[in-house]
Amino acid sequence: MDKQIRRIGVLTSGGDAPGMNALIRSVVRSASAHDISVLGIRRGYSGLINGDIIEMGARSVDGIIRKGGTMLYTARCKEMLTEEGLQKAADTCRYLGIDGLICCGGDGTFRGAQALSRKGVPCIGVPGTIDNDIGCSDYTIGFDTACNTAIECIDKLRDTMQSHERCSVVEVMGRRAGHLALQVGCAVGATAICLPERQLDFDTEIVERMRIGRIKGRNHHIIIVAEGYGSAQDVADQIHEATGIDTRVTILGHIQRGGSPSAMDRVMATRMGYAAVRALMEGKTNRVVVSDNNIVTDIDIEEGLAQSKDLNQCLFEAQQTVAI
Ligand SMILES: Nc1ncnc2c1ncn2[C@@H]1O[C@H](COP(=O)(O)OP(=O)(O)OP(=O)(O)O)[C@@H](O)[C@H]1O
Ligand SMILES: O=P(O)(O)OC[C@H]1O[C@](O)(CO)[C@@H](O)[C@@H]1O
Ligand SMILES: [Mg+2]
Repeated sequence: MDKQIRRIGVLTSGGDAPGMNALIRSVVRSASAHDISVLGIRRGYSGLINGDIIEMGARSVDGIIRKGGTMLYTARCKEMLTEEGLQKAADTCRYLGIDGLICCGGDGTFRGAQALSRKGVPCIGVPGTIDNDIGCSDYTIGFDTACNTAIECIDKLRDTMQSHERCSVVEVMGRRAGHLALQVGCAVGATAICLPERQLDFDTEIVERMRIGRIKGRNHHIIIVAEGYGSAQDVADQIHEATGIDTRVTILGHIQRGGSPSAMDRVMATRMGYAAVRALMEGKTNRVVVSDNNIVTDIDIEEGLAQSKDLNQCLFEAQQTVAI
């Protein structure tokens, strides 16, 4: 049975991710289709605390589906971690007559949504982070585009590494998780991937592999280092010392967070935004929209946050086998 919802808010929080605009568009259009008005909260939770809010309508999101970044801006708001800040955010929702709030971001953003739900503001989280590190969801908006951006950059690096017969050590984002590094490393045909989730024997899995590769005619190498593993420079120094191969380090950094979202991110953001509005209309609160085997559904935030996600073991094994 649908609950009478008249006005909702939408915000993006934490690190931005390609597809957040597509999510905002989907939320605004899904709400408008049911005569629900939408307020855009700017700069994440700080927009709620400081009243940085804009009115949105179906036409105000025209053309944003293809744009990277987030038109609502994003922030990491420390004040939200204090009782006073949280209370201000909840009071703003009440003052503005917000019947429900959709919060797109990572695990921190869901904790904010959970805290607001406890204050009586119905909240629905949507996973948006390039790290794909949300345990309860197969997928997070932005992951696919970030992979494609990293791949495009590393393919270019390979050209110059091949010409100079060098080794390229590339640091990929992902915070404490190696999902992005594994996916990217597999797609670029990396010789080895250093992941926080898997122990790697440096001598056999990097040095020996490079040595055998060289004997068999491989004249250059790409080594991927997940930022959560450690310093790419240290890995490069170790490789140089052990092999004598001329080695260069590239830290891809924030370029991985930009760019026009891929088809996957636009479509997933559209599905998740629609599902989040439906969840509010059904009277749900303290839930996070997730992809479960590519079915978009929702689960309790606390339950969702308690889940962890290991690396894709089949992908890891396949990569280990083909990287010869
Ligand atoms: N325990 C909490 N209670 C209330 N608000 C929180 C809590 N944890 C985080 N937040 C809010 O959520 C914001 C975003 O969290 P965080 O910086 O961890 O990013 P994230 O959402 O995990 O995204 P990503 O890791 O992809 O950058 C924080 O800046 C803060 O405003
Ligand atoms: O943009 P900031 O604050 O430097 O954060 C960087 C972090 O955010 C992410 O891009 C997304 O969580 C991580 O991969 C990275 O560790
Ligand atoms: Mg996070």
